[in-house]
Amino acid sequence: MADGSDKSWILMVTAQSPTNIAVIKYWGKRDETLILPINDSISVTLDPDHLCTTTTVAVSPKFEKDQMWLNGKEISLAGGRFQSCLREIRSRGTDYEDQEKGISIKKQDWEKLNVHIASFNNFPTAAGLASSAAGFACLVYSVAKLMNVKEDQGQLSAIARQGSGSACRSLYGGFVKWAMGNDPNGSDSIAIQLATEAHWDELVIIIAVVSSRQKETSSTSGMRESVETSPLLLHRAKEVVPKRIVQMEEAIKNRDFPSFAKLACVDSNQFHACCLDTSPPIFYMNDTSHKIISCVEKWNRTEGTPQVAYTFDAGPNAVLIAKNRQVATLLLQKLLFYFPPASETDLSSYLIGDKSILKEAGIETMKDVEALPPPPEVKDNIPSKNAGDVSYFICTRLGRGPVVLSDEKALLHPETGLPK
Ligand SMILES: Nc1ncnc2c1ncn2[C@@H]1O[C@H](COP(=O)(O)OP(=O)(O)OP(=O)(O)O)[C@@H](O)[C@H]1O
Ligand SMILES: C[C@@](O)(CCOP(=O)(O)OP(=O)(O)O)CC(=O)O
Repeated sequence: MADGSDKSWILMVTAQSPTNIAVIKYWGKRDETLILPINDSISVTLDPDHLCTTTTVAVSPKFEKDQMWLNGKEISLAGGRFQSCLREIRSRGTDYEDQEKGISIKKQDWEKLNVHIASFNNFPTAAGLASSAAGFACLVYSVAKLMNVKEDQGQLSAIARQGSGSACRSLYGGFVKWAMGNDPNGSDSIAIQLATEAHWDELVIIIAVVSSRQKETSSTSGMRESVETSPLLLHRAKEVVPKRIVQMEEAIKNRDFPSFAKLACVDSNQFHACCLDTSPPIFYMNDTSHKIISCVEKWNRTEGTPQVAYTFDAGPNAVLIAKNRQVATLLLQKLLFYFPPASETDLSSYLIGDKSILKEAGIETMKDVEALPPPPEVKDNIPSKNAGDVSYFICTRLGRGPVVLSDEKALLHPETGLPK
């Protein structure tokens, strides 16, 4: 394995991966173990400057077992999804040589070397912000770099898919399609980049993290129940999504915002309709989610053409995609009018990510929030304000795929291989 008898070396890689939000949803599997979907899906990758996972992976002959720490706490790697990803990557490792450090690892050695993994999400884990997507994409990407895997990004996406379906789409930046594929072993169920983030860089994304007390049904069990009981889901997968995928690809190619927004909104609504059509029904959105939908729908209707698209995953958080910066500032003003912060919240923690939008919207203090006029489209029927119903907003944009970071960013200590 290593030259000589020195077993003190540690080899490590640190990487960063983005999260993603689907605009044509994945909901339903045809194979639970391989994680093969019943339809294609399309997502946008979110800027890792605002939402990302950072993962450091290391191998050393002195590590006694595989170990992982998530946000500083040790977690078990025993689950089938972690095991599948590690097994698939290990079997694709290639020879590695660093003469300076005296490290020489042969292809077959990767199976014997234990790994240490430390990962950190710069946003809340398991809060409906797709931490599993960024997390498994980062795990697969960083272990693949460490083990000198030569496979292309598409093949890595098929491995990340086995950690969490939506994770395969986080292997690329910009606009990404997950092709469901036909092969029973899943080899063609991979992510494909449709366009880079630079292709349509006017889009601005505002996420409303909606306060929610109850624990929702996980995506994994929710979609299993929908496949078993919802006739609407089967109709959606067979008849509706294939056409929408073609239309969405066309809308992205032409930067056609009205088509993009209409498709994203109807698809999110149909996904939630499938959840309601499940027996027993699954409720992911709440009253606040519904209020946000009607705010956007009213505005879009008044303008005569969509200004903003909305989409909701398996939870109440709204992801709002504005057609440009100017529309995003107007959107923020409306959102802060309807959903001002609770009295004890300070404004600088109420909007995170790209905070410069606050200033552009003319909002610097709580007084500016209180002075916001009611949106013109509701002037005859002013709704009540809902302070505290939104926990906070995140302003972001489209972003890049995974990258390797320098060793200074490592989460594991270079000498001990333990979390810093
Ligand atoms: N950085 C990470 N590295 C590896 N696995 C992670 C990471 N972050 C999250 N996970 C895995 O994802 C699980 C959380 O996924 P879950 O689907 O419950 O929440 P979510 O992805 O944040 O929300 P949602 O899927 O509703 O958008 C964690 O329990 C863990 O197994
Ligand atoms: C509603 C969704 O976010 C569902 C995501 O489901 P997951 O990828 O979290 O499910 P598993 O494959 O079981 O891990 C829609 C989407 O991202 O396409």
